[in-house]
Amino acid sequence: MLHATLPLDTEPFAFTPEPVEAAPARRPLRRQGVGVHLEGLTKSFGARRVLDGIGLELKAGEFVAIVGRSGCGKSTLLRTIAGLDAVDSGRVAVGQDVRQGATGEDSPLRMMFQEARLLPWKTVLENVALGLRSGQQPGLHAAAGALAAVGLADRADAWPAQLSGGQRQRVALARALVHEPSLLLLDEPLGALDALTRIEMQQLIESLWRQRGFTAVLVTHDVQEAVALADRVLLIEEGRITLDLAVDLPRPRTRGNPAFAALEEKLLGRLLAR
Ligand SMILES: Nc1ncnc2c1ncn2[C@@H]1O[C@H](COP(=O)(O)OP(=O)(O)OP(=O)(O)O)[C@@H](O)[C@H]1O
Repeated sequence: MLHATLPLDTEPFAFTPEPVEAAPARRPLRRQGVGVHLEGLTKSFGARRVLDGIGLELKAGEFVAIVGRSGCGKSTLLRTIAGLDAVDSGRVAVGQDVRQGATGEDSPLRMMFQEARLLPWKTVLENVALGLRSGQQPGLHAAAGALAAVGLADRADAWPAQLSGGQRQRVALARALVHEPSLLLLDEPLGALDALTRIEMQQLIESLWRQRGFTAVLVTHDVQEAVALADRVLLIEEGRITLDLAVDLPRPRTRGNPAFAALEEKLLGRLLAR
């Protein structure tokens, strides 16, 4: 898996020494989910064509999972949607806005990776507030609200090294949520977690998605995770979308339910067939 660091805000900001007591009431949602439009995306690394004419329409507020064998181009696709990788040809549009790598505070999209990428010399709260231009009280209040939303209000003053892997990913999620994204891109964010923590995080992500209405695109190796969370699961093979599977099951979903298991089997069958 290849990663790049999203640009963080470069503007310095000061923190008040006193801790933020309680999370403020959430202000009204600034943004709703946005649609994503991909058209004829191609990208090669040297002689290897990684994206081969991908076209895709995601509805605003949809939860889409992307699965596929290692190296099939999942992360590359996500990174092109984020504007982190340029394409050789084709078009990526998020909402009305044609992406050109806008990842500042006002960008409608946020990305989360397999590792939390927290700054070890900043507290949990400071990490969440990082990148908010309004770095003083309003930013800290928003950060405290985002920490409360992921169940970590009581760890605001902890250092990243004092947290478990699952808690660190919660902080990373809060750091994305504090910007109230319209589009959340998740590049295998739960891949390094133990099975139980992983399921708890899946439930958290699903409930935040339901409350907030952002569009979510999740890259995962875990077909059960894809079926548990997504409205649609896309299979990528050799740079193309070869299956677009609707997951028409009520939420929250029960693993082991026959309809759930049938979808899981279908995806696994396709993945193992090659
Ligand atoms: N910057 C790069 N330079 C050269 N090759 C690259 C680069 N980024 C990706 N690739 C190649 O493109 C292909 C797709 O990579 P990508 O990371 O998108 O795959 P993936 O499906 O996300 O894989 P995994 O599931 O293992 O994370 C791989 O063969 C990879 O080696």
